[in-house]
Amino acid sequence: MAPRKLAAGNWKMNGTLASLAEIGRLLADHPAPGCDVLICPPATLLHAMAASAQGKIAIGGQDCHAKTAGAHTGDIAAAQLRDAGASHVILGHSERRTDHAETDAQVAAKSVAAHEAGLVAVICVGETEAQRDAGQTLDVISAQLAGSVPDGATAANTVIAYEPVWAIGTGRTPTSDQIAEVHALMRERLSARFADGADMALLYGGSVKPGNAAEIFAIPHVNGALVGGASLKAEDFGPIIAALSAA
Ligand SMILES: O=C[C@H](O)COP(=O)(O)O
Repeated sequence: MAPRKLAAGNWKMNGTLASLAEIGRLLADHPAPGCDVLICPPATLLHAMAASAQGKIAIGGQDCHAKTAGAHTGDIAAAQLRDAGASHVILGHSERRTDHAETDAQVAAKSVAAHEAGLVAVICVGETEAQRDAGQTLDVISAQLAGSVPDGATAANTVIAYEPVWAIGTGRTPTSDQIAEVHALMRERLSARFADGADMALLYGGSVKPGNAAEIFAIPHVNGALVGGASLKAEDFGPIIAALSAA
């Protein structure tokens, strides 16, 4: 079974109820996309977006707590995301790893919680610019994969997103060869560790736009994208979905 293609949007801390009109536009323009489509809005919009998506676009959270319930003000449990209509959750995004000092072990624990709640964990890895400049990229990615992806990961419950920190929101992207090098490493590591690691979907994220999507989706082992800014508007995300469908 080949990895499923996934166009994933991360709305980060953007969007209000008025933004749900974008879902209607996406459904109108891409009624039967040739790939899975996922949008991860702020938690405030999960329930309403799930209703708007009519089961045609998957909905996800942007983080979850490792525990199932308790005194954790401001946090959300994986089962609560599922209760609100989510099927996926982004974990270990660099903005969480940096702003909230999340460790690989914490990302792995959250991933286990996500799996136990029946969610697909979209686990993010990526090097900083300093690490790339120091020639450490492959070591960093290997270590993050080993530490962040739990033993129970399968192709059905886990997606890996490679997001170079320096490419996020900057308009800069790695070369195709650089993306290919990291994705080949990830495929090799996952295939060595998991029985169905060859089927685990691997996404690229970081300044994916309508204008560069087709080139990125032609890179071996790139099965889709995790898109930030360009996922907020249907007029941008739609062409990215179309490029992935055609890839
Ligand atoms: O989760 C998405 C990534 O951080 C990419 O964001 P961007 O497409 O705005 O660069």
